[in-house]
Amino acid sequence: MIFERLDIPDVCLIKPKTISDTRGMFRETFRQPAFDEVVGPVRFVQDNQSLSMKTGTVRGLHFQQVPMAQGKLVQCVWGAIFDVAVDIRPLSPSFGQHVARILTAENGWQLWIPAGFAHGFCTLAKQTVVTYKLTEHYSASHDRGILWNDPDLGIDWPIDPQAAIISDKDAIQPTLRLAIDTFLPEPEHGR
Ligand SMILES: Cc1cn([C@H]2C[C@H](O)[C@@H](COP(=O)(O)OP(=O)(O)O[C@H]3O[C@H](C)C(=O)[C@H](O)[C@H]3O)O2)c(=O)[nH]c1=O
Repeated sequence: MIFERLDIPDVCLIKPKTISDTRGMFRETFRQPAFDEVVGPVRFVQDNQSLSMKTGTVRGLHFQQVPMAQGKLVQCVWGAIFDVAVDIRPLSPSFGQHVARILTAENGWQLWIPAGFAHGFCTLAKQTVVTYKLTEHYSASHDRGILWNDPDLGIDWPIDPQAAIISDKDAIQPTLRLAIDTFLPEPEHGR
């Protein structure tokens, strides 16, 4: 399992070893000690799975507001995605910048995206299944989003934006500039 820090070094591309034989292939997709050694002590509390029927489906850019911010270990187990992580940590030198990689069922690559990032992907194949481990439980009241094609983010999505298949919720997400006030930690009580 190879860990590769990306241009925003808190985000890691993880390349599990694929062992092929006449039956198909085998790969270990997670091993806690190896992960802790590179990323640090992380505890996953929830696994998610999504199926997107068509190529050009967009999910994101999503994050949960503190104190329910989530770290995500994302992999594509069928089909292919262009996976994107946007740094939304207000004090980060790379605030508003993003990293992206193509994750496919074939390459088995994963992205580790720590809390403090918005996450989204577009599908590059039909019937694409994405699974991801989360460091915090889902909380609808803390669920937030940024407009996937916010021009300020400069994400070069490899799909036709006019033909993107997107939820009603994601079609009306605020731009980063408008959403920034939701990123600041909630004021401590009384201060
Ligand atoms: C995320 C989530 C959603 N839900 C419910 C809420 C809705 O009734 C339904 C679909 O939710 P949503 O439209 O937010 O699903 P996606 O658009 O795939 O969002 C996800 O995809 C992007 C790429 C992410 O990174 C997020 O983790 C996650 O927001 O599942 C749950 O019950 N539990 C959950 O953890």
